[in-house]
Amino acid sequence: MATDADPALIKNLLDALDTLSGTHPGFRPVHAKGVFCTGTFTPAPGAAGLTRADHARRPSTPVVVRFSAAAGLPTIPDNDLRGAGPRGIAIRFHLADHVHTDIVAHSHNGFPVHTGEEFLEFLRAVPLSGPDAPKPTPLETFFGTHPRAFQFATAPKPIPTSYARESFFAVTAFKFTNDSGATRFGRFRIAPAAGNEYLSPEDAEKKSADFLSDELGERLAHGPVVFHIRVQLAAAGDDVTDASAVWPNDREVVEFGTITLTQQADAHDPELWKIIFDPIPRVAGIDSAGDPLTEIRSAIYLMSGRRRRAAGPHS
Ligand code: HEM
Repeated sequence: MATDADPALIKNLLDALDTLSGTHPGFRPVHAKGVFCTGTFTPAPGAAGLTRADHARRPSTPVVVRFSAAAGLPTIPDNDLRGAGPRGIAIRFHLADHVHTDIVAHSHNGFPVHTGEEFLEFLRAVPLSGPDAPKPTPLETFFGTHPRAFQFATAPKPIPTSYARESFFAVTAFKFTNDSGATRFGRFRIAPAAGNEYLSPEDAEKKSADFLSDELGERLAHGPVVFHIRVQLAAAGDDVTDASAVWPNDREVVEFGTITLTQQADAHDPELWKIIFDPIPRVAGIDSAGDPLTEIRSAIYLMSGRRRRAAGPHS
């Protein structure tokens, strides 16, 4: 896949993530711990009015979904209050043999920074800012000039009672084009049909290290798990190129469709294990809005994914 992303920046970002969590061959360097499910996507009646993308126009599309904890540590406990949030969701819509489009989102509405260079500065500041670092630490200095990063780092990231009770935000905006050529900018968000529900820190402490994946398996044994996929539409003047710029809550939100998950899947299944989710949709009707993180993320997920494949499946 051709990319405009700066190769040195991509490599430096991957190195910085490795420094933060150590290398764990065969695992993702962030969102290392995850669980896969399968199901179907059904578009909302208005989805085709937004985009001419195939999955918005056909009655249903098979999906693979991976839920994850944010950290690069494969054994991070699901009830860890610091490294497990924000939680992630990655959705792959299977459009045809070897043809797919993905949504990659996390459980916080927003991102700390606008550019890959700023993200690198942020990641490099973290290990230099431990309890013994002289004040102001590099991280404090960074937060001084990047208030959104401070907001991201300090925002509560409560632990959900279930992956089926968490909301997710794709934060990157895309340009949606319908069959008539009409365009709108918008951001995907994914809401649980069962509603949000979170644990108090005291209740979280009582949970087991893998309670989120265990709970999901038990829940799916009793019935499907449903999420609503929606698109928050930009209004005139909203910045569509900056994932750290959260749009006001009163922006119109339209229904895109529903995913109905029916089965937990084995992460060691060779077809699932080799999946590299792609932050660029690569489907006609949903295009980049010009956010610099889009290309950078796509390139680093590919580089990281190829490294993971080369290491072979983990045990
Ligand atoms: C410059 C910014 C970012 C960098 C450098 C970055 C880096 C990465 C990397 C290296 C991976 C592992 C890819 C793989 O090995 O397959 C990853 C996965 C992931 N990232 Fe990011 N990321 C960035 C921004 C974001 C944003 C804005 C979100 C949320 C919308 C996000 C959510 C996720 C999720 C959910 C996964 C796990 C995907 C999966 O299950 O395979 N990331 N990220």
